[in-house]
Amino acid sequence: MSSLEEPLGLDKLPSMSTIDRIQRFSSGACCSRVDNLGMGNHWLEGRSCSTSNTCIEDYQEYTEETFPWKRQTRDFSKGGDYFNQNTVTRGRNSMKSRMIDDSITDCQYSPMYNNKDIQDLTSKFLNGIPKFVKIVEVGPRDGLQNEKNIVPTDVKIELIHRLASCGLSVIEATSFVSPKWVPQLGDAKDVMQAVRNLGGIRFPVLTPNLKGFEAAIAAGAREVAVFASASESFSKSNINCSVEESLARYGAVTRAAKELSIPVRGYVSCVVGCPEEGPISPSKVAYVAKELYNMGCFEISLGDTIGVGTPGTVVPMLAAVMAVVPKVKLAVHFHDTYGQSLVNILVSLQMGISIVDSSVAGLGGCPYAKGASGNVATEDVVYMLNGLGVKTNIDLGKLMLAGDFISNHLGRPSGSKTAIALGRASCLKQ
Ligand SMILES: CC(C)(COP(=O)([O-])OP(=O)([O-])OC[C@H]1O[C@@H](n2cnc3c(N)ncnc32)[C@H](O)[C@@H]1OP(=O)([O-])[O-])[C@@H](O)C(=O)NCCC(=O)NCCSC(=O)C[C@@](C)(O)CC(=O)[O-]
Repeated sequence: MSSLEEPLGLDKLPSMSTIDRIQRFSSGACCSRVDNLGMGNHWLEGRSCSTSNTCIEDYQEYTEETFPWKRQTRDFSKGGDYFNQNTVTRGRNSMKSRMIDDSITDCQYSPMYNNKDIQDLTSKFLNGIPKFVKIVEVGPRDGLQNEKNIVPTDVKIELIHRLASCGLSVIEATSFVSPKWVPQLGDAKDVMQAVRNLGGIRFPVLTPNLKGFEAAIAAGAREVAVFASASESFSKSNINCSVEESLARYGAVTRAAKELSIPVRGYVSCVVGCPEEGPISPSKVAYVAKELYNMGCFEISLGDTIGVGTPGTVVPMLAAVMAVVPKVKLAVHFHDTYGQSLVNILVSLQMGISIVDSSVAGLGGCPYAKGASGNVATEDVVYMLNGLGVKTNIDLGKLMLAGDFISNHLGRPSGSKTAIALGRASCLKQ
């Protein structure tokens, strides 16, 4: 079913012309909160956060309100690997200072810049970035749903246990979808029952309809996710219904969830490109995101399902969505088909996004998205965030061991460049 070997044609790729569409979009139809569109000044001018959702204080307030059982902040000064100790424990400001100090030391070789110039430039590019980023690990679901050989249930459970020990606060465990459509996750009930009581961690599961929702709750799920698409064609091929039909189904799921006080996450797929339709208009993404938000989804994850986005298409898409959904409620979900994930994440952070989906060892892909490759690797995201001095509470060393574990099982090297570079990628000879 998977078509990883069929790359997209160049004619299907979205381009900067999308910006024209966002300009049309932002002055009209879907902008019920035009006041929130003003992301441009915020991230371009690099102002530090004050009342914005980029602040860790805002994140804490939000999570305390929504998830009172959330994981406590870890104390990294008491352990962890070299990279965590040298990036996370310093905190963002000291990291920034170190970078500035290093640059200043080098300044004698750069007479064109004085210290203030360097500080101004550093602030311009880094100040808009949040101090804390929540990572939503999607490897056990988005990763393993696309494996040709079905991964045994006990390996999935072991993977989730290992991921849980890394400090991740959210791990998407599985999907309660039709086993005829996605046989790789036909053991959803067993996986959910085995991990549901792991303390302090949220395990959302995908539910495409009420049948899936009821099965998930019966298996002990305490959080679910619904997944709509900005592309009509992808909606048909992925969940066998139109976008509007899917929204009606998800309305039923969110109503049922509300009665049980179950939080519902919402996905929008194909946010910049569709394997069948090509470029997707930001206004379509904004429409679906707002519908999901209005029906009660506490968070909306924006998925570049086939990984064709670049900053040239991601920025206008995010701008359109931020005009109708508060950015504190938005997550980004990138696949790395064209190697653009990290740069797309970076511009998303600069625009104030503070929730990133990723997959250990870069596992992933969607069985119904031709040309899609794995998700951005969690190890690579954590490495970049550590380098930026952004907190994640994730132990990179333990994460790489979890990546080794699943890569060894799958019999292939990790999809994480960080894991490979640090010499701890899966070693098939062991
Ligand atoms: C949505 C359906 C179920 C519609 O499938 P359908 O065939 O249209 O459903 P139906 O209502 O006609 O029912 C057909 C059969 O499926 C059963 N059924 C119906 N619902 C369920 C259920 N929940 N669990 C188990 N069984 C179910 C139902 O009981 C019936 O069984 P039968 O009578 O033939 O024995 C199907 O299309 C499906 O399961 N699709 C799964 C698609 C999927 O999982 N895709 C991958 C995830 S999306 C993704 O990866 C993108 C994302 C989220 O990561 C973001 C990004 O990357 O951008």
